[in-house]
Amino acid sequence: RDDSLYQQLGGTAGIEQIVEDTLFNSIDDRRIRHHFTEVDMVRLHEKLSEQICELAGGPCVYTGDDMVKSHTGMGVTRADFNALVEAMQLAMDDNNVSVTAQNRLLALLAPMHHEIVGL
Ligand code: HEM
Repeated sequence: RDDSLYQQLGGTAGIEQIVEDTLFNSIDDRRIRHHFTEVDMVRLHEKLSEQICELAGGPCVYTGDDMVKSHTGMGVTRADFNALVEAMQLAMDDNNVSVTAQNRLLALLAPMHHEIVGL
């Protein structure tokens, strides 16, 4: 398995910190904070961390719900999706992830917009 992206993100601890910062940035962002009220943020942190770890080639198994089920009824727009990507980029900057590695992760996440936006 190629775990180079997992390593570039700082392994499991690095990914957990990036996800935590992404969620705080999202709650700080007036454009998207409304989506996160009344959400179990501990579970979201755990599931999103697992998912990113697995996608990045790390030794994790995603145990959450599928993306369509998780986002149905939320009315996430393309703009919301882009705002979350910005929140994640800020988090990766703050955690000293190289732009190359940032782009590798975002390229893995971008195709998922079909399963998240407009449901
Ligand atoms: C590539 C983009 C995204 C990924 C990889 C992603 C991933 C996930 C994951 C793994 C979960 C947890 C599923 C579970 O609990 O089993 C989740 C839930 C959630 N996502 Fe996303 N998501 C993305 C985009 C977004 C966007 C753009 C928003 C809104 C701005 C959003 C809002 C939420 C909320 C509010 C939940 C919690 C649902 C609940 O527990 O009721 N997500 N997402």
